[in-house]
Amino acid sequence: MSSLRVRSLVKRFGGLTAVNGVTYTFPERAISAVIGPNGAGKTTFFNMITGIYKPDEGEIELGGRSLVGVKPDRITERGIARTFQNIRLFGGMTVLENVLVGMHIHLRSGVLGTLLGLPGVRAEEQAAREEAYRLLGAVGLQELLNEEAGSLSYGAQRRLEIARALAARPKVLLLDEPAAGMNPRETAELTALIRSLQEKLGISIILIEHDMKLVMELSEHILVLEHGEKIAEGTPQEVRTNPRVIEAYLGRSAAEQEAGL
Ligand SMILES: Nc1ncnc2c1ncn2[C@@H]1O[C@H](COP(=O)(O)OP(=O)(O)OP(=O)(O)O)[C@@H](O)[C@H]1O
Repeated sequence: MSSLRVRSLVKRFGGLTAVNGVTYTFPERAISAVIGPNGAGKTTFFNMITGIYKPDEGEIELGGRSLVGVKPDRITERGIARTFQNIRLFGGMTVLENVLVGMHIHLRSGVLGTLLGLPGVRAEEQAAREEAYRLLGAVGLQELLNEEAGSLSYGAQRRLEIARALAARPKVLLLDEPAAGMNPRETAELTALIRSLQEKLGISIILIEHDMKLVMELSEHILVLEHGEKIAEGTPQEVRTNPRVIEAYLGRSAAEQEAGL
């Protein structure tokens, strides 16, 4: 059991309640999305799950164990990895090295020993490299493993971020706006990649995304936030036809369009 559950989750910043009493269970081994207008509280929600912010109230559990008050690196060890809205790669390191860094929590000898190839860490280094090659193959970057990460195209950098997050061997992968800044071709490739990773690895993937086409194509379950509150949850079909979602998320003109006005 590795389902991720949040109950009555609250986060306040001064007088502003960014997340207000959200309860939700993310289905295991599925792709889910968290959507909502700008400022709805989506990133704050991810930041609580990954330990960057401590909730003011409520509970977060992975496989029945509480994550509240657990430090971000321990949360990664427990099985939750993420990517960020703004790309955070080591631009001067190679593609391969970036993935090896993501793997360090599983390496006894530490990433430095692995990168330096110190005696005694060779077997572990070899296994780590093989795993990194596999991950880079899975995201379509095997040809570029010795390139500097900073020299990759934007879409490739986003895929490298996903490979690096997967290097932590997560049960749950959180993707914060993975298609942001991508052109339609890159977005279509990303959609196929996320689906194939979920199928191959059997993990849970949760994404925050403003690209509704991607969300509706990929997600089995959607949680909708507005002003920090859950206003809807369900399948893409249920969410798409929910009048409150149409009005809140897509705006009045979209609601009118939907109603045929
Ligand atoms: N560290 C912080 N300090 C103060 N206010 C914050 C902080 N982080 C977020 N907020 C506020 O909390 C609210 C929710 O922000 P959040 O970034 O979680 O929304 P979001 O749904 O991810 O938005 P977007 O789609 O624009 O990324 C916003 O009003 C934001 O200004």
